[in-house]
Amino acid sequence: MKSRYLGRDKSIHQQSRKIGVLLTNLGTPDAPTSSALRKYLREFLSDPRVVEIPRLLWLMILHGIILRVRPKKSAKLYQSIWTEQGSPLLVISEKLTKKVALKLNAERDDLLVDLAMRYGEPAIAPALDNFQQQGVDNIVVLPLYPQYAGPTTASTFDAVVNTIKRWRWIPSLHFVSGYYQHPLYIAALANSIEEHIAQHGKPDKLVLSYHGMPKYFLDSGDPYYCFCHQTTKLVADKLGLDANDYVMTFQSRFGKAEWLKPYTDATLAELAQSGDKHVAVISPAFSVDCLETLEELVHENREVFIQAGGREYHYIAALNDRDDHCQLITELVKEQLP
Ligand SMILES: C=CC1=C(C)c2cc3[nH]c(cc4nc(cc5[nH]c(cc1n2)c(C)c5CCC(=O)O)C(CCC(=O)O)=C4C)c(C)c3C=C
Ligand SMILES: [Fe+2]
Ligand SMILES: [Fe+2]
Repeated sequence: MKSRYLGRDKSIHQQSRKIGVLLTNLGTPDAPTSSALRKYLREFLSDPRVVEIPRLLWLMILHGIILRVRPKKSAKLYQSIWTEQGSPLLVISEKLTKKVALKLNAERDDLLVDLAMRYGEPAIAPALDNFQQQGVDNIVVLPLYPQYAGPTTASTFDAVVNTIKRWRWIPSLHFVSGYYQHPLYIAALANSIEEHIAQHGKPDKLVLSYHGMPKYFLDSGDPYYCFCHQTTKLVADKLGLDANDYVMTFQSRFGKAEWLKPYTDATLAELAQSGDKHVAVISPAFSVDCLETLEELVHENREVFIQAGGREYHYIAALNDRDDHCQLITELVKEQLP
């Protein structure tokens, strides 16, 4: 009889157990083309964690308008940041995962470390099923989002649970909900800002620009906005900044609803107009560089700032595969290990 639950051979029951460590990120299209973007955006924007508009109405808007217009526009943007190895989000996440795996495997020999994407490839389900087949009975899932948010972190949790609920033998599951206040995270951000200042001088304003979300998420109880404030305050304290040395903003608006404010582009224009001619922009919510930083922050917002009269605009790279970032991610995993 074919079982509805995925099992393993009983020879594995007595074996020494392994621990699976899965790092995850958002995901990215397979190619910078309209058709790849249509597939990716369909999966991403059909997730009820991402868009909470009543289902039927949203599916009509998504399929009737957005998936006809947006893929072509987004494909152009992706083309401007695509590398020979592929999408920066995936390529850099892979580099980070390799370095973290090396560090973890040097300390223990019972760990399997892998990377998966919430949308697109490499997907979460096959990575977890592979752990299951290899006899893993403990799983650590670490979504690479410092600030918990329903559309990102909770959506990852949904995908993990939807996979393992098909298994006959449910493992111990350790899910990292966020690390917006972790001392090693704050230190890594502060290090990268200090290194930037040593090279380019102190800006008139440091702009901490976080990925935004529609304001109704905050009004409905999502803590992301407050965690962004906490990260900002901890970084500012660590660097000894005064209130007028820095500003916190939200970027990447999408759709017609009101998003978290202040908006990054509008703020940059105001700064330039009110005399802050030199800015440095960092985006602490992105663990690795991606479309939203490499296109929006490196190019689009520079244009906004310079057009408004700004003179010097710098983007401070995401933590990517910096050593202090690898150390942080390794430590976050170790904190979960049995
Ligand atoms: C860092 C955390 C993120 C939050 C919070 C988040 C919320 C959120 N995003 C959208 C819509 C889009 N986001 C897109 C790209 C994108 N978003 C994140 C991260 C967060 N999103 C990343 C890392 C990326 C980059 C992916 C890459 O391939 O480089 C996009 C797609 C790009 C485009 O077509 O412009 C959309 C759309 C919503 C609606 C939302 C909150 C509800
Ligand atoms: Fe996003
Ligand atoms: Fe964007």
